Amino acid sequence: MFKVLVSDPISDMGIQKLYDAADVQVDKKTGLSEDELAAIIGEYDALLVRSQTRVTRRIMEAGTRLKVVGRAGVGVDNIDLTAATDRGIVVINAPDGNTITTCEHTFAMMMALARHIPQAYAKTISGVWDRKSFLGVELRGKTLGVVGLGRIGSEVAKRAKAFGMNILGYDPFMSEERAEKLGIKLASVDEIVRTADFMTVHTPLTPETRHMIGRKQFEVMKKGMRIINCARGGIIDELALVEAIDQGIVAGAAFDVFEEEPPKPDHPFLHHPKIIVTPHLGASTVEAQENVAIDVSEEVLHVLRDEPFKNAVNMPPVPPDVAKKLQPYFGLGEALGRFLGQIVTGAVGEIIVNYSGELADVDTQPLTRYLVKGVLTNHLGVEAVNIVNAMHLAKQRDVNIIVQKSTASKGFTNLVRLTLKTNKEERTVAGTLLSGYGARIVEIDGYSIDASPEGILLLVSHNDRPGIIGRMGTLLGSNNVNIATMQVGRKSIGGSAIMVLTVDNHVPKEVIDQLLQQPEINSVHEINF
Ligand SMILES: NC(=O)c1ccc[n+]([C@@H]2O[C@H](COP(=O)([O-])OP(=O)(O)OC[C@H]3O[C@@H](n4cnc5c(N)ncnc54)[C@H](O)[C@@H]3O)[C@@H](O)[C@H]2O)c1
Ligand SMILES: O=C(O)CC[C@@H](O)C(=O)O
Repeated sequence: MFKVLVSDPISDMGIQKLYDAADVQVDKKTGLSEDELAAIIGEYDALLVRSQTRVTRRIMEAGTRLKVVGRAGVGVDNIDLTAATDRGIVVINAPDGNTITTCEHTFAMMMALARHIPQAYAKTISGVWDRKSFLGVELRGKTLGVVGLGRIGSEVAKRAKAFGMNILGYDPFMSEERAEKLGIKLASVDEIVRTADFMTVHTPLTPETRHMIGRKQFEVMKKGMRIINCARGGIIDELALVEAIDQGIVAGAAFDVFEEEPPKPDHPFLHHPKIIVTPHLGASTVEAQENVAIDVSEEVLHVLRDEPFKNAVNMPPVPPDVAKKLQPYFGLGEALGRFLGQIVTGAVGEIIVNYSGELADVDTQPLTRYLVKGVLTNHLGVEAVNIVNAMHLAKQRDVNIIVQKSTASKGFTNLVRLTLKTNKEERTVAGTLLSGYGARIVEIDGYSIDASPEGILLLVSHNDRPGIIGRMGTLLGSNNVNIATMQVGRKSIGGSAIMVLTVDNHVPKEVIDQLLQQPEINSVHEINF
């Protein structure tokens, strides 16, 4: 039974799938302090949050069973991603569910700003009928600068077109072609600042975007600009903005987000007649909250059940078509890694993976994670390594990972070859996925073999002499070790050879020592999958 903790207010309808799952128990405990959360998180496999719960390193470390943190929304600034990756915890978000809602809030803010709606409302309900102070401006014919043309920025641009606005846009990842389709003229931030009438930002908050609109930009800004921020506090320098308004450069601003949330009572935005604010309501609609909760619940279930998932923030995204092609190979990849990880001696310095056949044309990055996970598991333990932190752990240990592709696949339609270089030796294993048979090991250190990577294997390297196979059988049998299958590979008659046996039970150390005392046997390894 998986235990899921929901620690922020998240739509019950949205997480119905979790309530309905027979293998999941959901506990809802909101408003917990960090101490309270740290005290109970150890019981849970998954944590579901919105933006209130701060999922710090301390929480990650106390979450000894924690496999996944799900964020019902886009921004993950309340989650320590480095700590999550260090501990192999997948962080999932729901990037699509609140796009339209946030875009509509941006529009609501832009129109409220253009027509002074909040100020006029406040005055009217205070009993003052003031029709002179609130002369607004039309949107039609004005230029809107959109900085950040991702999901929300693009939707804002589409709607602004319908209002008859001209759109200038900036996003390092927006192609000319797509911009043209959306009716956006690409421009630099500097051009937008100098020429637009309205400006709205829709980027994440990163070291690059922090204060990307600051004093320098306000100095050259078109007089009368109106600015909207429904993305993240800090993209626009708050103090510099207040100065720019007071100097008459900026006509007004509408902010849903703040550098510090909630803002302190003396925050200048809360008292400025030309700044309108909402308390981070961008995603707050019934529809968006349900959407993000549905999306994140589904993904959390996938992670818990070891099924492929797509919205992990601390792992590169895998397009569904690639995931579908690669998924059958994940078991093979991990098994090859575990195989070599258990037989190499010395410190691993290099992991070389070669994909050939039909795998040569696929983006195999996700599969490489499984191979690396398999290699590291032997030394670091099953609990410590997973596909989220495998590459990170390898990098931390200065292990060089080299991925090669080739078309030659020794007659197999697909072949994965793994080589480990340590300070003492270099060893190789290759495997394939055979239709109807599943994963097979087809080569070990250059010897052709056919073994299934499951259960317990015994890998014996010996000299090819008459009687050796019989002696092996007798020795194992007399020690109650039952042999299920046996495969022998050799390069030449009478030369060195290997044996791969599948055995039904563990081979005690003293039996391995007895085997090693046989003059023709050079090494024996038990490999567990
Ligand atoms: N107010 C709210 O409640 C609310 C709700 C949802 C999302 N958000 C925030 O809105 C923002 C946008 O969300 P989204 O879903 O559109 O994200 P997105 O990832 O789809 O789009 C972000 C875009 O910003 C661009 N970008 C990154 N660095 C840039 C830079 N230096 N200059 C220009 N563009 C840059 C990226 O290329 C990307 O296209 C995020 O910060 C998100 O957290 C706020
Ligand atoms: O309301 C929320 O949960 C925050 C929404 C928004 O900032 C997000 O990042 O998705």
